[in-house]
Amino acid sequence: MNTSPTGTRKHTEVAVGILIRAQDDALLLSTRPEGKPYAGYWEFPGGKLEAGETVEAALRRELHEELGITIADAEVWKVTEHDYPHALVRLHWCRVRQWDGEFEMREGQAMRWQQLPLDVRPVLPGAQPVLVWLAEERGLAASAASID
Ligand SMILES: Nc1nc2c([nH]c(=O)n2[C@@H]2O[C@H](COP(=O)(O)OP(=O)(O)OP(=O)(O)O)[C@@H](O)[C@H]2O)c(=O)[nH]1
Repeated sequence: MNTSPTGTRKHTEVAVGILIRAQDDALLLSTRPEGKPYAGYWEFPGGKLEAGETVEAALRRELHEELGITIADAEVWKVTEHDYPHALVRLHWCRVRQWDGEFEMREGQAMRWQQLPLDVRPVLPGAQPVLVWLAEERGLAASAASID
């Protein structure tokens, strides 16, 4: 599974939302539910694209399923890759500043609004590059992106 006939691993496409709170630019992190790889790790909310789905549609669906909110538009900001033992993922990162609805943790996750450096641990390693860009954009030292 997940391997092409030539033996190269296929990418799993993932849509990820960086939700940014209007009043203080805080970032939303949530925990991975039990039963998934890296359960209990902190991540930006999101999930895998389904067949034929765009990144924007997948993100809208995932945020609704997981958090109970509805987003309007989402544009891809950055694309990164991470090679996990369980999957080679391609992460499509979208910044989201507007949504409707109240947060409701529909998969039993925890959520926290965070400033950089994050004070939750452990954080999924695939989120590291985007934390570096967010820190740079905020004029913070590189150490503000640390998840060690
Ligand atoms: N949502 C999210 N996924 C991330 C982040 N960083 C990162 O490496 N990933 C990886 O992207 C993949 C997301 O898949 P998932 O298992 O959460 O997706 P899903 O909700 O559609 O899962 P399922 O339908 O299999 O239950 C995982 O391999 C996860 O390790 C992140 O910050 N947020």
